[in-house]
Amino acid sequence: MLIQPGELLAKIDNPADLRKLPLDKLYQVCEELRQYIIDNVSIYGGHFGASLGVTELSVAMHYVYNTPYDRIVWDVGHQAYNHKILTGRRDQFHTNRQYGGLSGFPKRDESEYDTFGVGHSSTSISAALGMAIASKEKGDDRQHIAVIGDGSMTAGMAFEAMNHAGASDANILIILNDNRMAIDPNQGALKDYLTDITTSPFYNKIKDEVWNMLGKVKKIGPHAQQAVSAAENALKSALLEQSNLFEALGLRYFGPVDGHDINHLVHVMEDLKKIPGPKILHAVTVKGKGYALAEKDQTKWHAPGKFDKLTGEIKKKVFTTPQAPKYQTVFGETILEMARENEKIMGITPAMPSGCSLNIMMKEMPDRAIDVGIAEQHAVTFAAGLAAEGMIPFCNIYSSFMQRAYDQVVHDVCIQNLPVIFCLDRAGFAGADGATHHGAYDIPFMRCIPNLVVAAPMNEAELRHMMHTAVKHRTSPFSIRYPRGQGVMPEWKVPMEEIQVGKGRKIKDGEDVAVLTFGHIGNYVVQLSDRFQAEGINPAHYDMRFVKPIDEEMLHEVFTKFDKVVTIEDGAIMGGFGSAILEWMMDNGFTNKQIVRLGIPDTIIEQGEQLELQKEAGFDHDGILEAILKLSSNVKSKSKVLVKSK
Ligand SMILES: Cc1ncc(C[n+]2csc(CCOP(=O)(O)OP(=O)(O)O)c2C)c(N)n1
Ligand SMILES: CC(=O)[C@@H](O)[C@H](O)COP(=O)(O)O
Ligand SMILES: [Mg+2]
Repeated sequence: MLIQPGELLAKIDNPADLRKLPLDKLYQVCEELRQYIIDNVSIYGGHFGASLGVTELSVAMHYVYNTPYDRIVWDVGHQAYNHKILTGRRDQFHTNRQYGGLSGFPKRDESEYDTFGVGHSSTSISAALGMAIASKEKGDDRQHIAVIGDGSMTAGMAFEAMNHAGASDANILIILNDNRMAIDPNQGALKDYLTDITTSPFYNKIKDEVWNMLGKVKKIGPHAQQAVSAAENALKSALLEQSNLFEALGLRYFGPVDGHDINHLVHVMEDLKKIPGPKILHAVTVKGKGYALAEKDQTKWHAPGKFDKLTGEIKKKVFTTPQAPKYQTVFGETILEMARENEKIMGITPAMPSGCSLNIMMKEMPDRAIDVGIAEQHAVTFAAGLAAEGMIPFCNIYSSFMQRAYDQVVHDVCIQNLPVIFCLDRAGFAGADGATHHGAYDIPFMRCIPNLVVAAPMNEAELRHMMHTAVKHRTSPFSIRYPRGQGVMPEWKVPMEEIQVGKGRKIKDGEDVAVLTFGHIGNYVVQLSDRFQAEGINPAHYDMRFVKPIDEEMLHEVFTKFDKVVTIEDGAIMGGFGSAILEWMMDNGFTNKQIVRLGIPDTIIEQGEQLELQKEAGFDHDGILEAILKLSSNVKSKSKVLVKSK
């Protein structure tokens, strides 16, 4: 169903059309944009509150700046829906985040207005600074604007970039979109600092004087620039008492301004355009602005799924049979259960307490379950510090966000062999968030680090056993990967058992072909049993559980008995679980075998439902069956090593 845009929005095919409108029409454009987002997201799903919060900022930027010549760089990009709609993608917006549709984030391939691909946070200032310095080198007179949220501002990368920008003369404007929220409430001292700045009467009085003076000096003409500096410097000395963090970093600070006052924003941006060098505009906004329920419960409405826009009822699938829980719920309930018994257990999340369900433990044990803000690197080293003092930290990080903390895993945890327990959530295809969020690479990047145990549960009970085993196993770090979403066991709350580290499970004996799986994807093989029977094949199935240490006894059994082996993983095929099996085979003299590896191929796979993406990668149910059938049909024909990957 195509949603009809409002009267003005219908005529805006690109920002040049927007710029033709008089200023007094922008309010209506904002109203229509909000409505269009509400209409579309309620039907098709997606991120919600963040875009509603930056409608005026988006309109003002495209109105004032000469985009795409001037560069807007969005941080994370989950808030870029107004931008997408204004920049030629209004009529495709209903395909947002769907298979084959628009990406949910800015993406360079998608539009010339998307200056930098995003999805992970806190990259915008670095990227915009790179562009600004490139412009300078090339002699271009572009403007460069990084739009970053208060949550994303907590990450080290943002500070690294400000530290660099502030010492440069690059022409860059940072817009700090301060809504006091990440997905969950924003964390840390910075948010309090921003609130203090926003509410301090003293600061605001001085700030108003600066703005008034700016207004006056603008009329001075060519010397305005120096005069502005002089005026500001005089006022800055008065502000020493309450010095400004951003000014201290060399960024000229402007604000706070009301991020929903479209007229004021346009004027402010027009002024800022004339001021060269690195600067920051602090805009205060409300996440979910314009949709009352979203303003009230901002975490729930960050990405609510489809909903009835009139009642606010979120549409959930209705089931008639008991459903398996999400792995996330099992993690959250299990860590709490264990923490009640063991006071050394602590939980850490970098800004994803609702997403990973650590919020279950946070409610009961706020001091032992900690959201450190968007700070994956810190989360890992903080966990290492806890472990160094004998605590038992569970550090839960989405697989793709762990990419950012790799050095900390190697340098701070594994080289020192500190028993941190990593839970890598969203391992495998993440779904609608797309390429930036797929947990594709963790098997290769974790299994190559000495000391680290690398495990993946096939179901909820196994996750509980692995978490329990990790607590008992105090001799090295331990990582457990599991996917986004449901497991397979409605009755999941089984007693926890210690399992032997490095021991797999034989799920079923068989003939001709052995299938080796790692993690949840093993259930697809179980679910195929009727189809195997119908096809007259009987493959053996082993759930390896650990890719490191790998179950050598089991592999000896497999390769002694079978000449044909299929490996399946929901992860990158290059260097992953299948590769580990190949290495083992070669190292152990099993060269006369056929092996087919199924997993995420060596290409970027975009967004879609998990099953759609697995199909594209060739390891959905049909793909697995096809691979096994193909292999079983040529049982006796091969005498050389045949290594195939899909
Ligand atoms: C490196 C990284 N960690 C975590 C996330 C998950 N994440 C996406 S949006 C978000 C909150 C961002 O807060 P903020 O920048 O203030 O934007 P807001 O949603 O408030 O507009 C988080 C934690 C991410 N995208 N990237
Ligand atoms: C933009 C972002 O990074 C998050 O909002 C992400 O979309 C959350 O994903 P989950 O819904 O899997 O928690
Ligand atoms: Mg925020």
